[in-house]
Amino acid sequence: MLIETVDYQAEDAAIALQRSLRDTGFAVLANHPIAPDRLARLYDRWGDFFAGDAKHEFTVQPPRHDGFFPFRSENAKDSPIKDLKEFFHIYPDSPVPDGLEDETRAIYRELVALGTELLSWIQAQTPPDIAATFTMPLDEMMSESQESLLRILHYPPVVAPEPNAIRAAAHEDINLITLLLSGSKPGLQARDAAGVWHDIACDPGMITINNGDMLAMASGNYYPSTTHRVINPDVHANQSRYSMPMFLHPRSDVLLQPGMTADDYLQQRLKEIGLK
Ligand SMILES: O=C(O)CCC(=O)C(=O)O
Ligand SMILES: [Fe+2]
Repeated sequence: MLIETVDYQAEDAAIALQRSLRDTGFAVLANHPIAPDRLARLYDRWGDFFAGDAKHEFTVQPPRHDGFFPFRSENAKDSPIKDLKEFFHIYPDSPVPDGLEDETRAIYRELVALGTELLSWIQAQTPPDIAATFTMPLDEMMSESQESLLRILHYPPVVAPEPNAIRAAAHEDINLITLLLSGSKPGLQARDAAGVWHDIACDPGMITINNGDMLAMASGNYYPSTTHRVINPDVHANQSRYSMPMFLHPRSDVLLQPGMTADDYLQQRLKEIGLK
């Protein structure tokens, strides 16, 4: 599985990105506009938030899907076992804890802009016969969307290992593409077509990009949604891990395929992962 590292500033960046996403479902973006020291600061400050008690005031209130999701809220589709993680969900209209708001919302906006640009690159590099089946250009699917989701994840040290419970069980993302700001520790793996797991490099200067199910559906599987997971730490490195995926979602009324809006699809998938 050749997951390419794409230099965001290079002449051939769009070509390399599209090739890697088509062949593996994943790519790694280097030399991008989000500075690693900003990310380290954000992880530190969100780390303090997860360590304190104020998080409980933000506990998710269904039918909303934002705020704080306590430890063991979510399971991968078809898995009865909850993941070993707690997390915070942010949409444009979501509350954000004091002191974290400005920088977190800035990252949200920058990642949506970067992700929309990457979708325009993917669109431009998609062979015309495939692109002709899209209901609209991929970057236009994002226009006016309020549905993209920034997730701040904390995986605590694993205290009492149980069989089969891991930090994040094997799953595919629901959305168009995900921009995953590098985790604070390793553990992310992607599965190739032969079923073999590959470590994804953990480098604070990189953003992992992966296709989600909505892009797979919109492209008739030309862009596969690749299964990934987060494994438990080694006993000698049993520390908290933080990561920050930005899930790019189209506007709710966008047709992924004739007869299937992004919202229909999302509602069906949320039920499957225990969040609805
Ligand atoms: O924590 C990570 O590195 C990956 C998280 C992930 O795959 C997800 O939340 O969908
Ligand atoms: Fe994921």
